[in-house]
Amino acid sequence: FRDHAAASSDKIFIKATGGGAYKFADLFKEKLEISLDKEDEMNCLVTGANFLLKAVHQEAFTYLDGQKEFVQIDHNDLYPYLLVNIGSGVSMIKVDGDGKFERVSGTNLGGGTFWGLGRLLTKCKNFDELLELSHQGNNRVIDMLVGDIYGGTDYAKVGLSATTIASSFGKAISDNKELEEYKPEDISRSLLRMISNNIGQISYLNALRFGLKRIFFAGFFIRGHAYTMDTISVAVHFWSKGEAKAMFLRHEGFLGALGAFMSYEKQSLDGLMVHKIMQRFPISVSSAGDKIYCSLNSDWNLNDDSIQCSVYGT
Ligand SMILES: Nc1ncnc2c1ncn2[C@@H]1O[C@H](COP(=O)(O)OP(=O)(O)OP(=O)(O)O)[C@@H](O)[C@H]1O
Ligand SMILES: CC(C)(CO)[C@@H](O)C(=O)NCCC(=O)O
Repeated sequence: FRDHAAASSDKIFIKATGGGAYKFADLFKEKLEISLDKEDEMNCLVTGANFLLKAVHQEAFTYLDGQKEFVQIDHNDLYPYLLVNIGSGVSMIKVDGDGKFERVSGTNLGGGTFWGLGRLLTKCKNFDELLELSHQGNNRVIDMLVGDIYGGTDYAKVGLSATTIASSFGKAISDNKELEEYKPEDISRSLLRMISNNIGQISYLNALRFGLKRIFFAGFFIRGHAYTMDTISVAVHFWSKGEAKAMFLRHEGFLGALGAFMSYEKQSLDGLMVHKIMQRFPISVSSAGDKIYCSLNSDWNLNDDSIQCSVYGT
């Protein structure tokens, strides 16, 4: 938070990034009298990732066969790398240094697709429920495997094992079943596999395209979820024939916010007015388990008496 201009010292500006910084600018202004200082989304993602990879010990890890292995990052040999941010959609960014990057690709089949299709197909009411369901599901019920096509055997000649998915959701063509006859957990599992596999594959192909050795996956879609990470890792392993490894970040969901926060550094700290916003909007903080709850005991012109937010600890 900072004074934007000396003349209007009561004005509050906060850094914000992503589409929300545009979409909700008027709402913040009207309800909270806060102006959003917009920072570029890709720039913030890269700033956040570079910061985490350099400053946080054991930030990056690989995940294969249920094993998490932390990766030592050599600061002098970090660039170039591919950053894959999986939010609603997916952005793939080639990072060459601090502030040096290019968004080289992306895909519209992302976290929003998983959640959107999952909601329609399973009637789940929230994302966590859908993710939880996928734990118990079996994707082979709906996915058409190579073995289903080849009478239970591998197609070894071209390196396809019987258990490789030949066609996501392919069994639904000939099963003659209605949606209600499939278990929501199997649907969720197939969906998660389809989306994660596809992202892993496109990421690897882009890394190959630019000769990049390292691929870091981030974004709120991953949420440290074992099966998601496992599927992405297997996809990268499969397509690269074991040459490349997918890496994940412990603070995967906060790159943009972190990058936006770090852009304050460029300005004088004298301008910060945290005390003002705290006076105007006092908050009380409490914790339970691994969550932090913040209640905004405010005189804000909101419908609710307080806002609850929870932050997962790592
Ligand atoms: N509790 C949750 N509620 C909703 N979605 C969640 C939740 N946890 C994880 N997700 C996943 O995170 C995705 C959104 O991620 P994120 O907030 O990083 O992206 P975004 O900023 O909306 O998207 P984009 O980067 O495309 O602008 C959702 O589509 C969903 O797959
Ligand atoms: C549009 C953004 C950049 C917004 O964050 C993101 O949702 C995204 O990268 N979508 C994928 C767009 C595409 O490259 O097909």
